[in-house]
Amino acid sequence: MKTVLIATKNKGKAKEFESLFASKGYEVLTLLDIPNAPDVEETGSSFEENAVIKAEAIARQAGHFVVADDSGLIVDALDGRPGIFSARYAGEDKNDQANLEKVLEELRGVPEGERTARFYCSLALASPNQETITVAGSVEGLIINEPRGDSGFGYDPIFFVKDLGKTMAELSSQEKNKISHRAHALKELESLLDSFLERERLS
Ligand SMILES: O=c1nc[nH]c2c1ncn2[C@H]1C[C@H](O)[C@@H](COP(=O)(O)OP(=O)(O)OP(=O)(O)O)O1
Ligand SMILES: [Mg+2]
Repeated sequence: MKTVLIATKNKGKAKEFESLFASKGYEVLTLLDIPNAPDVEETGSSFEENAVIKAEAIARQAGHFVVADDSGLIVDALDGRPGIFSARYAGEDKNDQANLEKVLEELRGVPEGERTARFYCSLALASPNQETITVAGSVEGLIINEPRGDSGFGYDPIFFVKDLGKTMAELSSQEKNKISHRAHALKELESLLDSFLERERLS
């Protein structure tokens, strides 16, 4: 089986990548499988910059190609926050529950029509041997007033997908993996992955 290394320590992402890549015939390894994997500081000012920083740092260390994901929630009524600060919105300890409660608090009193938001995902594919590639995907939604559902991770319980009439956390993993920002980004990457890996083989 072919293996792809994903430069993430996020369990929710790891699970999604496992099933997204399984359908393409890849086994997934993440930094959760590697003892003492480094924490890469996200010093960029965009999702793209942070995905590239994570991918290139781990590719250099591993001496191997890797994929990194930088993603988050963009809320229009909050001028795009939490954005690239999504993971640490309520503090450095990266607490999903505290983060989503902070967003709900900041949106208190904002009418439904103005609660538009999107999830955004930038993926970077990097290797010590080649130029880094980035792709992106997004999915539109509305931030509801109360969390609903317990699948998924992060902000999923407050992110309502209009077409499906459910929050992301009320979708099965198969359903989420058809419509998510991560799935859309990975679809973009798919067409570039084969030629990247062919150049890898020749380098
Ligand atoms: O599908 C999603 N459903 C709900 N929430 C999501 C999703 N995708 C990203 N998010 C949120 C979680 C976290 O608050 C932030 C990602 O931050 P981000 O820096 O990319 O990831 P992270 O620090 O958790 O792990 P790592 O950097 O090791 O990949 O956006
Ligand atoms: Mg992070």
